[in-house]
Amino acid sequence: MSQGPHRIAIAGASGRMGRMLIEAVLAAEDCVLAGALDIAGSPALGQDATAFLGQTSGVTITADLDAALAGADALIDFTRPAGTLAHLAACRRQGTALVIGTTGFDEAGKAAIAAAAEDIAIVMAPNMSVGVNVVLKLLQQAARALSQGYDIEIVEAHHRHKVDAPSGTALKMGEVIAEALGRDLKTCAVYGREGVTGERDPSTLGFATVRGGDVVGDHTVMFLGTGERIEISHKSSSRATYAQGSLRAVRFLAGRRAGLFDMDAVLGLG
Ligand SMILES: NC(=O)C1=CN([C@@H]2O[C@H](COP(=O)(O)OP(=O)(O)OC[C@H]3O[C@@H](n4cnc5c(N)ncnc54)[C@H](OP(=O)(O)O)[C@@H]3O)[C@@H](O)[C@H]2O)C=CC1
Ligand SMILES: O=C(O)C1=N[C@H](C(=O)O)C[C@H](O)C1
Repeated sequence: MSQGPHRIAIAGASGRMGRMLIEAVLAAEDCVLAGALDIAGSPALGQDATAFLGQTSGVTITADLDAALAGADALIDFTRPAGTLAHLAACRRQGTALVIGTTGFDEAGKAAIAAAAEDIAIVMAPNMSVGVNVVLKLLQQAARALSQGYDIEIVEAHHRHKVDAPSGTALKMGEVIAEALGRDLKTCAVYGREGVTGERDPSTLGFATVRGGDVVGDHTVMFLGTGERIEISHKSSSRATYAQGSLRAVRFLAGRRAGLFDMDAVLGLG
């Protein structure tokens, strides 16, 4: 493990993941909460970052990016694409490492992140949990072994507040499977079906999305053959696993000057 203390700023400090990350930083012996950001106009601005825990940390939630980053080695960002891209520019200016958990980027957003990684060290992953990243490896293997005669469908379910679909994790699963099969996800993905669709084209990869309640995050990939069906599932029951993965990413980035990394690199999954 890299030497601490890691001075960490949290973006989206009053969000579901922001709060989970603040709790994780406070609980980690080698981490210190160094800054807390939220969007301009947020009712959380001016509050102590740990007020939701009934504590006082001395770190005030601000919308001033440079002030929040001033004492930080790394920023952990689980917000929205527009927010992350603004934070990315500030991190690049200040030479601050960045862990990006936000999902829903378009191609231009991804290109901006790759360009910034020439100057600063970034870990970006749509899912920071160890379990999902291991599942991605299983999917690679399953897709290769079941490349003929099996239809592949990805089903995901999330809480009613989630704004992007399919989830970043489902899309990553699709990318991994498509690559293992030598296909291009851009041309083989089918996002939902309605009406008279015709018979299933075997070269497609289907996605289905469920939204509701407080589901933390469920993903199932089905390999549907004749006479059998294989299902590989991951179900999150707590956001703590995403927060712990993010802290592992911060430790991984310590001492790295630049580069874009994923959780494979952080977890040593090769
Ligand atoms: N990689 C992973 O492991 C995981 C990724 N995620 C992803 O993280 C992101 C956040 O999820 P979650 O915490 O549930 O979402 P929340 O809506 O609970 O939190 C988002 C936070 O970001 C703030 N915010 C919104 N827009 C902006 C902006 N333009 N600039 C700066 N801050 C902004 C929100 O402020 P306000 O509420 O005032 O709008 C809020 O504080 C999503 O993209 C989600 O898919 C989630 C879990 C795990
Ligand atoms: O918004 C969420 O909650 C989650 N988002 C990520 C995604 O889009 O894959 C990761 C996890 O599933 C929770």
